[in-house]
Amino acid sequence: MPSHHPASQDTEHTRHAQEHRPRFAAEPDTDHDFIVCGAGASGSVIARRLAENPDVRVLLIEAGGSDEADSVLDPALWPTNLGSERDWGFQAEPNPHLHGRALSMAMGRGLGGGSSVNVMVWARGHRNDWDFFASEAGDAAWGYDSVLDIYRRIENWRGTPDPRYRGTGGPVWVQPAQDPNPLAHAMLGAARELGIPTFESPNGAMMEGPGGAALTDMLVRDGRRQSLYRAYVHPWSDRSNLTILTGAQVRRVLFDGRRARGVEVEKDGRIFAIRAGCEVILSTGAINTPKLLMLSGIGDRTELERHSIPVLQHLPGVGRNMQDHVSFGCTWECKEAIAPRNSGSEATLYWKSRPELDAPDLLFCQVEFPVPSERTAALGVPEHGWTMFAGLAQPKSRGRLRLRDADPGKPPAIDANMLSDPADLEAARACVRLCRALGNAEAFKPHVTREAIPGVLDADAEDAFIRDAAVTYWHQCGTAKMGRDDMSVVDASLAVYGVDGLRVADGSILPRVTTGNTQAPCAIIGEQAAARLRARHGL
Ligand SMILES: Cc1cc2nc3c(=O)[nH]c(=O)nc-3n(C[C@H](O)[C@H](O)[C@H](O)COP(=O)(O)OP(=O)(O)OC[C@H]3O[C@@H](n4cnc5c(N)ncnc54)[C@H](O)[C@@H]3O)c2cc1C
Repeated sequence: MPSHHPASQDTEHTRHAQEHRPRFAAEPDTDHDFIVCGAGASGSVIARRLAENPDVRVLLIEAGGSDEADSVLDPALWPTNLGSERDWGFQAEPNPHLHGRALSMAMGRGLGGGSSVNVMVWARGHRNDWDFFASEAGDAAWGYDSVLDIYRRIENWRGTPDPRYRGTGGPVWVQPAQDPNPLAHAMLGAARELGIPTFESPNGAMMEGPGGAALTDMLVRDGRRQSLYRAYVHPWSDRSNLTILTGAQVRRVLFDGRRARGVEVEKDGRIFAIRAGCEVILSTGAINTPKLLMLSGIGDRTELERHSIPVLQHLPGVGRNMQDHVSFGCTWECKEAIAPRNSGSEATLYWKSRPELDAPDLLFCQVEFPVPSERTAALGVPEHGWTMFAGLAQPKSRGRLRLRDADPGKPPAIDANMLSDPADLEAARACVRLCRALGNAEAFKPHVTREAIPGVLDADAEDAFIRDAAVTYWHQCGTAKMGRDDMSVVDASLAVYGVDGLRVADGSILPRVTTGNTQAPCAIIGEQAAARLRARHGL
């Protein structure tokens, strides 16, 4: 893929950023005002927004490494990061609802986090999602109208001007998929055949009503991935008040009484403490954040006592309410090889499993190559083909995350519990049927020879296929939810209940998974956290 990236500017920022690291590593206990843990989708936004004030000293700590790699920057290479050192490589527990299968749960590790390994789809969520979050939080600032303002402010939209929904002055370069593959256009044609409306963009009116189909909006700029780290932190990495520490794993939050005073970090085999003058922000993602909270004495009392961790604050919701989109890949054989373009996922569709619903509960992303599960691969994967990642946008099943033991180096036990709620199996049937109707529509006929997976199924075979095909959409969230009930972990300002100086700001705080891919909502979470921190500390 051709690159027109401003390489000299990049090299300059990288050089400055690297200059900070050795200096910092020699004095690991230097004070900072704010410590942001995790340089992923949300953490990148917070670090940049806080560091915009030159008087504020910000430390951004990331367990993984640099994002200077073709596998990150070339949009077509995203699948090569799965299972690499850029992936935490989590594995869920065997799930009886998926025929005992233990799903891989990739999560990004390194500058940019998920936004450096993901499929680059930019999806804002549905009006209903944000209005629900506002009612859970008891704060209208989380509602759709307020969030729409933030989206307009942070986007640098490169498609057809649409001032009602889109802004052009922000750091996040968003563009419609450029010169899309014919399969993406076929998907829009198939939608129209089935009476599903198509839109110029999925981020606007389409996500205020029953759904529709559109070409995907993407974080790709000049043929290169534009992660949220690249959008927010990279241009700021030469600032002397922002320190970026890579290869450093946060082990726990440190407290003086009930006030967070810093973090314990492991880097290059050394364990040391770093102090924060103002606050610590956990943005380590929906699996590592609840783990860190528990290791710091914040969580369900019984769980903590099971591992002999002194209880600082009993919060039974930590690690609960785990949600994720579950997907069932259906695959068609193509007449000839059609090379994927952009990230290989350029068309998206949202629709309802039942007409009486007031918002879409099904989510489809087209993938321009076959993506079977390890089970459905046995049904025969065509040499040239495409897959519809057909999934549940509003699953009812809830998972749970627990510590295996008190060792910060160990991954937690992830009971993702997909399809445990019978309503999800019902929705999954509608999802697979709609998916097959789309893929077998006239619009695809010029490109497709046959439906390869699953084909015609009776009711039992359909359920068996669903359980075999289910995989994660990689949208894990909800494990430290925002709200006001007993299971809530943070309030509307993302402050952790019962302690001072500690916030959670990442996908963990979502009360419910958004209707769509989750990185754009995580950028909003970062913006909201930064705004609250600035207001609280008068910055
Ligand atoms: C393969 C894949 C494809 C996806 N595709 C899309 C897509 O196309 N569109 C979309 O919108 N979403 C997509 N997602 C999901 C999206 O990327 C995530 O929802 C989003 O990145 C989550 O943001 P976050 O801030 O919660 O956490 P993350 O972005 O995961 O960031 C967490 C960061 O914290 C670091 N960290 C974790 N633990 C520690 C520790 N103890 N110490 C220091 N650092 C730590 C991690 O290394 C990581 O960099 C995809 C995800 C994956 C994995």
